[in-house]
Amino acid sequence: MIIGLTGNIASGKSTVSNMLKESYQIPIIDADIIARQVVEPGETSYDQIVETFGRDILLDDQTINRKKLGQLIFHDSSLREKLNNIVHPAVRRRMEEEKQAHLSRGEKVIVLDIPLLFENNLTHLVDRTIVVFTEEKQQLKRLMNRNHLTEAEAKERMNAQMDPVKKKRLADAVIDNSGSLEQTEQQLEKLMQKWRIFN
Ligand SMILES: CC(C)(COP(=O)(O)OP(=O)(O)OC[C@H]1O[C@@H](n2cnc3c(N)ncnc32)[C@H](O)[C@@H]1O)[C@@H](O)C(=O)NCCC(=O)NCCS
Ligand SMILES: Nc1ncnc2c1ncn2[C@@H]1O[C@H](COP(=O)(O)OP(=O)(O)OP(=O)(O)O)[C@@H](O)[C@H]1O
Repeated sequence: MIIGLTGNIASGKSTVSNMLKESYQIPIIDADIIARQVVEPGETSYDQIVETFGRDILLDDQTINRKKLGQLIFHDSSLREKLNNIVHPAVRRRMEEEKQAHLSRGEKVIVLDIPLLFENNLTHLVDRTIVVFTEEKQQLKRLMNRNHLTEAEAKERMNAQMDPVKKKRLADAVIDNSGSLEQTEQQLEKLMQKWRIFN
């Protein structure tokens, strides 16, 4: 069974995927991690980003300045589209490769953690979907704290994604991560029992 784990920025996807990995030993394929790997120096996407955004987007060590690139693309949707067009195909290819590798090792359950699963119409890659949801106020607070952003910057990032309430409607299951980590873990345990996935 391939599970698609998604949710909006700072909703708690990594928190939930860590629980799935630690408590259920389920392998996780994380699109955010792959999106970092495919823009390392030497990769095709790296060259394309430098070509599109200029050398000003690089740090002294020649790696991509993610903070700067984030400020640019979350502020300007046409730049975001340009970056997406470079990075997303490479991420998709590598995710597919990792998925095949896990399947050929005989894994029965695999989680694909994909922030933009619904925005990019990728549900055909998975059998079931889980949306991690956090109440807007709480989400904003966690995002500002984690990324050291102002309220305006954090809201800009939240607005770059599909309405989370709409996402909940598209999901096979919703984990509400607005409360404590224990409450989230309990919901996950219930869902795993329902889906007959045991640790
Ligand atoms: C803009 C970048 C450099 C910012 O890097 P940074 O290290 O600060 O953030 P990180 O990559 O950890 O992403 C954090 C979250 O931002 C959100 N996000 C990232 N990119 C996008 C995007 N293009 N559109 C909407 N939301 C996005 C996701 O919820 C993601 O989980 C980076 O996010 C990036 O390269 N984005 C383009 C690739 C992409 O879409 N990645 C997301 C899934 S494949
Ligand atoms: N239930 C919780 N209670 C308190 N803090 C939490 C809870 N869940 C997550 N957090 C914190 O909120 C922040 C966002 O969580 P996390 O990184 O798991 O989200 P995410 O959806 O993976 O984010 P993104 O995809 O945007 O990188 C983190 O700093 C995390 O430690």
